[in-house]
Amino acid sequence: MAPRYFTVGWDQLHRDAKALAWRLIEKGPWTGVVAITRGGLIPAAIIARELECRIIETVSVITYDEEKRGDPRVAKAPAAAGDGTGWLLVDDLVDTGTTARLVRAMLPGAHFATIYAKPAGKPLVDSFVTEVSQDTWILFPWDTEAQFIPPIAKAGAAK
Ligand SMILES: O=P(O)(O)OC[C@H]1O[C@H](OP(=O)(O)OP(=O)(O)O)[C@H](O)[C@@H]1O
Ligand SMILES: Nc1nc2[nH]cnc2c(=O)[nH]1
Ligand SMILES: [Mg+2]
Repeated sequence: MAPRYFTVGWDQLHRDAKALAWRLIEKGPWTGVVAITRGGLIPAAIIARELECRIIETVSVITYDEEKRGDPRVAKAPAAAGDGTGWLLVDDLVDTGTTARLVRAMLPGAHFATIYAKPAGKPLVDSFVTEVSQDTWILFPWDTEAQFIPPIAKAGAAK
């Protein structure tokens, strides 16, 4: 079945990241933020700004080998977050939970927050804002660009 798309613009991403920050502020204080690169970088920057958190670490997990999902591999471990206690672990979304499982095993004490969550990964997340169905593919603003779309009448004529 073709995936349905959920297109997120910059404004919406900013609003949703701030909504997540509202939930996280009452659960703090936080020693720092660990962003799961690359998708977690922009959400982590917005959340760190709202929480006035200056310490940002990164962890890099590669789950795709070209277009195919392969065995997940840690390309860069976080340098200074210990077992994660007191740290916020931030990603843009959780889907199958593959990335989350691997990173949670490295930082078992961290609070894991994502903006979006799909059902298979939801149990691995401590805080999130919006749930989407498993067959939805989220298109982030950095994945897309505005382009010309023909009028409906023309598109209809082509069918
Ligand atoms: O729950 P999962 O099935 O593991 O999927 C979620 C992960 O997939 C995406 O990252 P991706 O691996 O595409 O890399 P990127 O962040 O560098 O784009 C997304 O940013 C999450 O990190
Ligand atoms: N952009 C994007 N990356 C993903 N990686 C795993 N699931 C998704 C998704 O829905 N959107
Ligand atoms: Mg990612």
